Amino acid sequence: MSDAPVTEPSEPVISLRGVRAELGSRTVLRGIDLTVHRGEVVALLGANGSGKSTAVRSVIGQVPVSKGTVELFGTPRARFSDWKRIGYVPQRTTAAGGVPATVTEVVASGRLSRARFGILRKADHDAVHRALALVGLTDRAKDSVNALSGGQHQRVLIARAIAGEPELLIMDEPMAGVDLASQEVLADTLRKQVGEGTTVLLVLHELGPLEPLIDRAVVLRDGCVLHDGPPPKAVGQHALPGHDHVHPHAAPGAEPVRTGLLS
Ligand SMILES: Nc1ncnc2c1ncn2[C@@H]1O[C@H](COP(=O)(O)OP(=O)(O)OP(=O)(O)O)[C@@H](O)[C@H]1O
Repeated sequence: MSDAPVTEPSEPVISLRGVRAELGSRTVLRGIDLTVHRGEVVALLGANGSGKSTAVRSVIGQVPVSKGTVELFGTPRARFSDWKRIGYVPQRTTAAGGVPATVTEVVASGRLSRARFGILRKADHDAVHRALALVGLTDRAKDSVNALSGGQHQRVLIARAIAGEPELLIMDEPMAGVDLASQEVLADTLRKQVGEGTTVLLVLHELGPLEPLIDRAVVLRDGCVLHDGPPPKAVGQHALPGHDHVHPHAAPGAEPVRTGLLS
């Protein structure tokens, strides 16, 4: 008998089958399939309003699904409760939220799901320090989050998600509104996480500095899956007409960014 290990098919960490979702009277997801296997880095792409954020919010239970199934780590979402396995970075929120918290306090809040009785122990503090170092904010640890730039806020939110040592990281447009220096730090952070085996689902409007990390891209159009496979090649920075993307937080009247990702 051979001693070679039996290669199991990669376990799906996220599995959406025929998912439909409505927001108000509007049908936003029209029966989408999306599978993310353990260790994969999957980018969810698509024009403004195609349903990307709604799809990830349906994964984590923030949007109810009217038809189809959502499974996390092989468990139907309604029965899934092991949320410490998942780190979520929502779309462009501030870490401050009007509360005068320090960088360390915000990052430490990402560890609470792992802390017994809500009390942080040495292993928890170590994880917080590691996450801060990973995003290059060790020297800002004691500063108020109100004193940070937009890019630094985003780094804090990502450190908060990483502090919980999740097996699955879900990030909604992590690079939106982030300065170039922070983009490089975030790409590096993600590369290290992926190197440690973390599974990643990212909503992006362009691949940018994350492109080398992406294994697969799922492109949505009008609530349907248009493409599921290798990341589409951008034709330079600008490309094919008809697939413009204006970031929701762009200044009024801003020129659309042509991603060229949606041929
Ligand atoms: N609370 C809501 N009620 C009704 N419609 C909504 C609501 N939130 C979002 N929508 C609509 O649902 C559609 C999909 O929105 P969603 O945020 O999922 O798109 P997206 O692909 O993430 O877009 P973007 O790139 O602009 O963030 C959009 O047309 C949006 O206007």
